[in-house]
Amino acid sequence: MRTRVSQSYIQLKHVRKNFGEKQVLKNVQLDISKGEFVSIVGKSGCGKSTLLRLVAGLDEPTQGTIQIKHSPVSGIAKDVRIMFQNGRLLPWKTVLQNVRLGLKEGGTNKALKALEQVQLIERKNEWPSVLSGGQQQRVSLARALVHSPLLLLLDEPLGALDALTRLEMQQLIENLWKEKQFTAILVTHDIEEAVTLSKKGKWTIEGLFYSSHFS
Ligand SMILES: Nc1ncnc2c1ncn2[C@@H]1O[C@H](COP(=O)(O)OP(=O)(O)OP(=O)(O)O)[C@@H](O)[C@H]1O
Repeated sequence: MRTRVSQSYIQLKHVRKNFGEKQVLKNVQLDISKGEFVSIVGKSGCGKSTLLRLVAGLDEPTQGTIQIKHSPVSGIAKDVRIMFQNGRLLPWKTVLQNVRLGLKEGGTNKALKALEQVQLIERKNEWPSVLSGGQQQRVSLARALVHSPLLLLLDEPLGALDALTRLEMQQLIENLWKEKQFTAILVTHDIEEAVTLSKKGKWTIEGLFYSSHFS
């Protein structure tokens, strides 16, 4: 008898997450293919960040399984990067030092290239505090992409930006996604943003349908 091998790159099966008595995620089922850009839309507090934390290995499900490339998630995977709403840059390090963080040999060249890709090379020696919110998020994006992650988790990364900067950032993320072909999971409150960024991935209705089951 032949067993059918799943083509899923990321697979969540019957995932439940409780915090004490509170059930935040119940029976989440999700299959994501390699290179897909999945957007998850949901009301505040429905468990979106919790879901990303579980996929990133920063927390464990109460029940159910999460697999990346057919291996159970255990601990923080090196080829997974997460980007948050506030860039979480280190204020005592320059832009370049922030991007270079955690890299070994050849790190500076890689970091400079990543800064070029987010069009911030000319700001490399400045402190994060003198950059605008959008620029800080671009540094944060460079810091994630410099590690060539196979999976990029985006936790409402554009939520604090003004509308025009947000559109620019969406375009940048989409371009880099096409160029580097990583898999992405975006958490957002903004349905338009989800549709914009996920239209070229396989997600549209299913994702919305799926996320609408969160709460
Ligand atoms: N470590 C924790 N301990 C206890 N409760 C938690 C913990 N982390 C999250 N929660 C609770 O789980 C629920 C979901 O939180 P989560 O941050 O995942 O929501 P969210 O959908 O990302 O919300 P938002 O869109 O507002 O960021 C909330 O009620 C939150 O208070």
